Amino acid sequence: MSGTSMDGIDLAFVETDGVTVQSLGPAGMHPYDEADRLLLRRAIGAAAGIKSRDERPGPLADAEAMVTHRHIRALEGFLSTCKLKHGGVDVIGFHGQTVLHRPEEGLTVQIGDGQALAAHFGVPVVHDFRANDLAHGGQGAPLVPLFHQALVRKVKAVGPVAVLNLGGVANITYVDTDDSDGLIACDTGPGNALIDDFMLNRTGSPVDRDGDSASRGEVNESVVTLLMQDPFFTRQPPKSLDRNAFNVPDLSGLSVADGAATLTEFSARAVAHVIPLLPHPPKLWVICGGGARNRELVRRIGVNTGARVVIADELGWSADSMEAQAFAYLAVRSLKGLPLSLPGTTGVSEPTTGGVVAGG
Ligand SMILES: Nc1ncnc2c1ncn2[C@@H]1O[C@H](COP(=O)(O)OP(=O)(O)OP(=O)(O)O)[C@@H](O)[C@H]1O
Ligand SMILES: CC(=O)N[C@H]1[C@@H]2OC[C@@H](O2)[C@@H](O)[C@@H]1O[C@H](C)C(=O)O
Repeated sequence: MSGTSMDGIDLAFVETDGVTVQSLGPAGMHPYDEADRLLLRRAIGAAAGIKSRDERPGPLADAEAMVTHRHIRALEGFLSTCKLKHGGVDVIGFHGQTVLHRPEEGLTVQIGDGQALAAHFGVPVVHDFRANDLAHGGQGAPLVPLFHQALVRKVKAVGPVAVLNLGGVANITYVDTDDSDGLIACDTGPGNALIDDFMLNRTGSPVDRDGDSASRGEVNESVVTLLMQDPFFTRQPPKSLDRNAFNVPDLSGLSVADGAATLTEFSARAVAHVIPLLPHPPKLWVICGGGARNRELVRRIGVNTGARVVIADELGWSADSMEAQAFAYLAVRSLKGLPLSLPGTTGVSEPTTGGVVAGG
C-alpha cells in the first residue's frame, strides 16, 4: 500500500480466508526517497488534468514506473526478511498510488503496473481495487471498512466502535456491535496531509514529529472556522475525498507552531464533525495510520470527540500496518468474488466485489 501521505510503501503479511483473519504476520515499511516524493507530487499535479483513467501525461508515466519498481524492491526485501520465497505467498494485494480521486466524475486513478509485479514474482497480483466500486455507483473509497469490521468482531466491545485511520486523508469505519450489518464508513477530512505540506513548506521536513510543534502552538480559530465551512462536513456518509480537496488560506503570518496547531485542530474537529452523522456516538475510537504517532492530533481528537480513544496497537492490532493488511485481506476477497464494499461503506448500489487479477 502506497498511501496519500507518500511517505513510503507499507507491507504486511496476513493469513486469511477472506472472511476471518487467522493471523496478522510481520509487517514492514519501505520509505520513498526525496526524489521519489518529488516525482509523486509532480505526478499528482499532472493528474489533475486527466479525463480518463489510463492517461499518463507528463511525469505520470515515469511515476508509474518508479512506483512499480519500488514495490518490487520493497517486496523482495520484505519476503527475504520473512524468509519467504517468491512463491511463498498465495496472492499479493497491490493498491498502487492514488494520483487522482474525483468520484463525482466517476474517476479514480491508482498508478502501478500489476502485470509487471505478477510477472516478477510469479504470484497472482490483485490490483486496481477501486474502479469497480465507482462503476457501480460507489465512491471508490474507503475500502478498509470490511477489514476493520473483521478485526472489531474479534474484540469484546460494548457499544459502537469507530476505527479511525489517520493517513494523508482520514477515514472512519463505524461498527455497531449490536447490528453487524450496520457498517458505515466515510472519509472525515484531512488527516496528516495538510500538516505535512505545511511543515515541508515552512521547515523543509514533511512531518510534525509526534505533534511536537502543534503542541507548542495556539489555534487560530478564524482559520479553523473558515475551513470547517466546507460543505463536505455536513454531507451524509458515504463520502470520500481527494488528498488536495481543501484550499488552506495563507498561513505565512502564523508561526510554525501556531500553523501546525491550527491544521492539527482542523483535522481533529473534522473527525468529531462526523459524530452527528452516525446513528449513535461511538463509545470507543480506535486510531490507526501514521497520524496515531502524532500525540497532539490524538489528544485533540480525544478532546473534540469526548470519547475513549485508544491506539490500535493497544488492542493487539498495528496502527502502522492496518491499511497494508487490509489490502492483503481484500486481495483474498477479490479472488473469491466476495464484496469489497457495501452500500453503507462507499454508497455502491449493492455489495460489490472488485480488483483486477494479474498473473497466476
Ligand atoms: N512520529 C510521527 N509524528 C507525527 N506524524 C507522524 C509520525 N509518524 C508518521 N506520521 C504521519 O503519518 C503519515 C503516514 O501515515 P500513513 O502511512 O498512515 O499514511 P498513508 O497510508 O500514506 O495515507 P492514507 O491512509 O491517506 O492513504 C506521515 O506522512 C506523517 O504525517
Ligand atoms: C482514493 C484513495 O486512495 N483514498 C484513500 C485516502 O487515504 C485515506 C482515505 O483517503 C481513504 O478513502 C483511502 O484509503 C483507504 C486505505 C481506504 O480505501 O480505505
